[in-house]
Amino acid sequence: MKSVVEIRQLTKKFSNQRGIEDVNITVEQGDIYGFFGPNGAGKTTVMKIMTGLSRADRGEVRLFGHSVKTHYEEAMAKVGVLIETAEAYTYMSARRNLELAARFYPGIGRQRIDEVLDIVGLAPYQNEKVAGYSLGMKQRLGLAAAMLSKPELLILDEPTNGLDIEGMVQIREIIVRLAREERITFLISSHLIHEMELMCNRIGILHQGRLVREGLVAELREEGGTLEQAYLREIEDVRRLAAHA
Ligand SMILES: Nc1ncnc2c1ncn2[C@@H]1O[C@H](COP(=O)(O)OP(=O)(O)OP(=O)(O)O)[C@@H](O)[C@H]1O
Repeated sequence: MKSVVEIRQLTKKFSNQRGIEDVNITVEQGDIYGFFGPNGAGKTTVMKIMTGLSRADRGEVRLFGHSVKTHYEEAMAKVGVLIETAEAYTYMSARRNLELAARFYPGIGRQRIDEVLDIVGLAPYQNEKVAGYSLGMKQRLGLAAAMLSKPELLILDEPTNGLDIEGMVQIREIIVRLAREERITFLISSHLIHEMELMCNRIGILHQGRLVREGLVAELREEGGTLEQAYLREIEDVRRLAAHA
């Protein structure tokens, strides 16, 4: 069986010498993969390259076995994306926003819009202007838009960033339910390790543009302590190796 996401030796350096280097990530079908790293580690850079919003200097991204660089349409055919804060026309209702987004997908109509509004819990507020929505509701609308085309993989960049506890819990519950009931595979970035621990089965740790560890959350826990402690151990190892280099 092919992996859903295969990232190999992905490298991109900006003119200020920051960026990512030799990143390797594998996401299997059914994973809720937590792409963890502190602010500035390079998560958005990887996700933008993965979804064709940016170009790598070197390396490769394959989604469902297709190269994003050479076979973009095939690679993205079963993928939904929410990168950075969800954008919507705030002077329109959620429903109208979704109707506009649905025009990009042949065969997606009223019924699917009803379904996604229901999944993200916005059905009761669907005719209200987005301008009056809370940040959490806007993020859920972004998630609904990313789900319109019935994707098999959802790539979400910091989906709970800036949300209060209730907003975070709502997004988390939607993600876990979609993974279980609709068999959607997730790649989710976050700088919140507890969030990752609560919803992910596999994790990749990015530190200063390099993936320092990838593994099952259960495996990391077996090594002792919480995911936070596992992260701190990995970073300590990296620092020690750098000091001896
Ligand atoms: N267009 C750019 N030009 C120059 N430097 C950039 C550019 N985009 C990102 N960077 C730098 O590359 C590094 C990685 O940025 P990136 O946005 O990918 O990190 P991140 O892990 O997503 O962080 P955050 O959680 O803060 O969004 C940062 O040091 C950032 O300043």
